[in-house]
Amino acid sequence: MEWLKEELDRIKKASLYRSRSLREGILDFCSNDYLGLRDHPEVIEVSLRVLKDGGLGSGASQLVSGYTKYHKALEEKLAEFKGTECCVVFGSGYLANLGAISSLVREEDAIFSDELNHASIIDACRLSKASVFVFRHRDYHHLEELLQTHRRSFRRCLIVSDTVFSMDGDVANISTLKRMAKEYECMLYLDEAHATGTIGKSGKGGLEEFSESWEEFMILMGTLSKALGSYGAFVCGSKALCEYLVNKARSLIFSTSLPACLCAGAEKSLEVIEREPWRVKKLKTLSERMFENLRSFGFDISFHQTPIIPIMVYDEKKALSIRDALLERGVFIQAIRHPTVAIGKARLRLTASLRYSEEDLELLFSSIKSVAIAC
Ligand SMILES: Cc1ncc(COP(=O)(O)O)c(C=O)c1O
Repeated sequence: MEWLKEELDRIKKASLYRSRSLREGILDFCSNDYLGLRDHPEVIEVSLRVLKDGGLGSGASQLVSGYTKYHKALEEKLAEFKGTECCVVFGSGYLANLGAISSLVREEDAIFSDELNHASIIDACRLSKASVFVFRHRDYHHLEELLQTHRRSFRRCLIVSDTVFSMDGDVANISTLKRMAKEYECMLYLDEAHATGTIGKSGKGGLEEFSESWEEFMILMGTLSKALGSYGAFVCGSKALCEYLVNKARSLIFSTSLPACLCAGAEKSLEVIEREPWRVKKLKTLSERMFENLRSFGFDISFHQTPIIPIMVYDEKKALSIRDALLERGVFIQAIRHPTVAIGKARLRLTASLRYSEEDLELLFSSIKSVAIAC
């Protein structure tokens, strides 16, 4: 097993080594808990109640005995929130993408995928055995060229894109994708992991942001683990789609169901988002404020009106040293490097969250300013 050490040495030399650390007492400025709902009193209260009632684990897969009234209620709420006919919950976003995509397309089919789609989509495309055509990031002329050249040679076709891209914070053009999917008779699969609860006037995601409505050929996947402050995921679409996934998605069939307390907590988060629309509005204002404050410090910061605000450093080693310099000041913003992003595109992935107090923000701004001066 000497090769393990050699491989690890190679990773270290390239400044790509990763380890998990406990960062107690340090302010986290890179989580996906955008709306600060993971410890909302009502979310905690309902989750605890269901935990005490039903126990910790769900005991079995959804198709055996792990499907409860809490799963059903959450699915109904999500379908209503996303404006679709139906919804199916999954154990995680990774499992949802793997199970849904690999059951929708097979060897005879084609997938057209944005080059910056999440790793779980890339893995799902491979698992499906479909032919995969990768289009340049948000370059829909390129997508159309690929569709014109290849669509006719395949049976089914799936266009897949993140709605909000997880490491860049930019947003796919949902109207264009929808039009192309329709024109070329494809299914449109949108990963709304970072769009749910963050974009659209009331946090409903990409369709609301682009004033579009759901149609039968559209599949909306999302996670419970980000703005909803829970854990797990969902796929929304037509009634037939849900029935199909329950019968064919292997990551649903052969995996233990999500614990009911997580479903109840996520459902409560949705209720809070709907009842208190100021949260989504405030997140937008905060994101803008953070960007405006930080842009003057000389870093290359991109901003796309979402809570993901990457501070571009490019060089892997430098990204690590900036992360560590911020850590010394009590501020944690993780350095994101290859293979999450391309080599030479390292960044600190700063996120906006309603968790931050005014003092937290002061510390963030002053720390970034002093680190910027020093480097
Ligand atoms: C765009 C996107 N899709 C899917 C996932 C996977 O979700 P989960 O963490 O629930 O497995 C993530 C991140 O975690 C993501 O950023």
